[in-house]
Amino acid sequence: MELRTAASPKDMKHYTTQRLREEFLIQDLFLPGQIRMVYSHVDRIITGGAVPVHPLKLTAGVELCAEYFLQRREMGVINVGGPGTITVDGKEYQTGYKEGMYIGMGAKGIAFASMDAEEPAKFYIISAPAHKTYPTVLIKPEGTTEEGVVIVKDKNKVEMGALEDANHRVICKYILPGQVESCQLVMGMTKLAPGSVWNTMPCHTHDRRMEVYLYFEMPEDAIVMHYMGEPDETRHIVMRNEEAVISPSWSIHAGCGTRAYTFIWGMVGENQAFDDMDNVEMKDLQ
Ligand SMILES: O=C[C@H](O)[C@@H](O)CC(=O)C(=O)O
Ligand SMILES: [Zn+2]
Repeated sequence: MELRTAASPKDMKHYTTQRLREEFLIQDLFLPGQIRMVYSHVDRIITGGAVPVHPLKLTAGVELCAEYFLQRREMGVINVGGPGTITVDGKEYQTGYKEGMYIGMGAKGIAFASMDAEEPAKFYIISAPAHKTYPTVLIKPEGTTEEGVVIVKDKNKVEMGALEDANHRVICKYILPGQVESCQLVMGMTKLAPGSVWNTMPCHTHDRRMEVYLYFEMPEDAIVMHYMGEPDETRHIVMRNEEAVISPSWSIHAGCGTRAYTFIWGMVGENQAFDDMDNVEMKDLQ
């Protein structure tokens, strides 16, 4: 598992492009036949990717010093690849594109598999420390409710922005209080409408939570200029398809693409109140 330390905004403003990318950008998350994990000291979030060409078992690794991965953790997973299965303590869950899971603390045996190795599943993983077990569920953006399956509620699909402002998008909240309970993880997906390229502008910070973005549904040659830093000391990171970026609490997190894209956001920290944001006024951005 790769380890990243926390960074100070006082240092960050002196970083070169290379250093900025080393600290915050996460590349090569989806390597065929591998589970790749990046552990950050920021709220001890783990960002990962699993691409099962053959079935893959999730293990704790030496870094966690735990008997199994979720001994003291919880995790959210969203499949951004072909259809696949997640097996949790012997129970198999089918996950199609953009379907996901919340897996509660204490689940011992977790394995990932693809329906078709030629078009493997790509499981995007966010995990955070946990102190209590909440129910493990399959999460679908659409469909019909059944035992162990949560369908995202209409009120958790929030349409925002306008094409005139190049930021028409739908924020689809998967894991949050009142829908899928967790200790601290809040997770979802935002899809931009064709022709809209800006996310999260006007932007915000949230001193109570950190956040990770994974950009996807981008053609090879498309980029997103991801903006980070304190509101009056912004920097950009050039990002490509299926790359993630860590935003410490002091940092804005917004992006502008060369065309529309989709991204998964995951937040952990002090509270789970989605709207608890420190909004930045446009006139204060520098
Ligand atoms: O704290 C919340 C997160 O930054 C995202 O949910 C914002 C987002 O998806 C958007 O505005 O498009
Ligand atoms: Zn945010």
